[in-house]
Amino acid sequence: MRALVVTAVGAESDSVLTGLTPHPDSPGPEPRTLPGSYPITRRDLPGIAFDVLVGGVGPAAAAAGTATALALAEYGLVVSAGIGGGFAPAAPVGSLVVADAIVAADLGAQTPDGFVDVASLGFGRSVHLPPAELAARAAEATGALLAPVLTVSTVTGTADGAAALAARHPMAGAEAMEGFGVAEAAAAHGLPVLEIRAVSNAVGPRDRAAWRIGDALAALAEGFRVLGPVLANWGERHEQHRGRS
Ligand SMILES: O=C(O)c1cccc(C(=O)CC[C@H]2O[C@@H](n3cnc4c(=O)[nH]cnc43)[C@H](O)[C@@H]2O)c1
Repeated sequence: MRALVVTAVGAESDSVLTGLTPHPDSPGPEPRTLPGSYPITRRDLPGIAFDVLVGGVGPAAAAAGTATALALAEYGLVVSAGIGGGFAPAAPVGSLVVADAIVAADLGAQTPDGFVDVASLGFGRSVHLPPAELAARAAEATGALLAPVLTVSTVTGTADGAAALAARHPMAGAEAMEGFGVAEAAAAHGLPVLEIRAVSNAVGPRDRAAWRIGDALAALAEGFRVLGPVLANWGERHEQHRGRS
């Protein structure tokens, strides 16, 4: 199977590639660039080949980059990966969150009765669901929290904003900016999607001094060191199953 991993920035892609490179003395092919200037790097593991793409920050950039890659090669799985904000106390800084639901949390309308999401407005989907078995296996193998991951276009920066999101999504584990865009592009190509986030900060009042991006990037690398074989096993079984259908 070939899997496409989509990150927002190069530092996240580097962490994913570190986790997918068991033998640093023989790392594998050099990065190349897709049309639209998207850096992409291949890593082959037993039973699975990965392409790690730098798609850009935010849902629109992520969707555009993902769709560009999916139009150029055949994949069996798409993964949105990177750092994110954690909802305390369930997802502390340095921990991992695997999405059991990828939610467009601020796509919709503000009304006198509060926020109404795009699905409730009748204009499409607000949630994409990863394959339940894959998400559960990924969370178990990496020690991640299995919970909804919210996609926002504006980073939450106040306690009121965090409380409003938590009230609408009481089980949410993390907030980030790309997952739903990646998931929409994957769905357009009929592909399953997964999202994994390494927590760099708490969702709430803006406090850049409290960020632990280095810790989060290290956790992301360790997550992918473990995740590679899990995705390979799932891919082998899933493709066998699909072959029977
Ligand atoms: O300026 C700020 O206060 C601020 C706070 C948190 C994150 C940012 C970013 O611009 C990071 C965006 C980038 O990283 C992911 N990310 C990391 N933490 C969060 C978060 O709490 N909420 C949403 N996204 C987050 C995101 O996926 C982007 O790729 C700025």
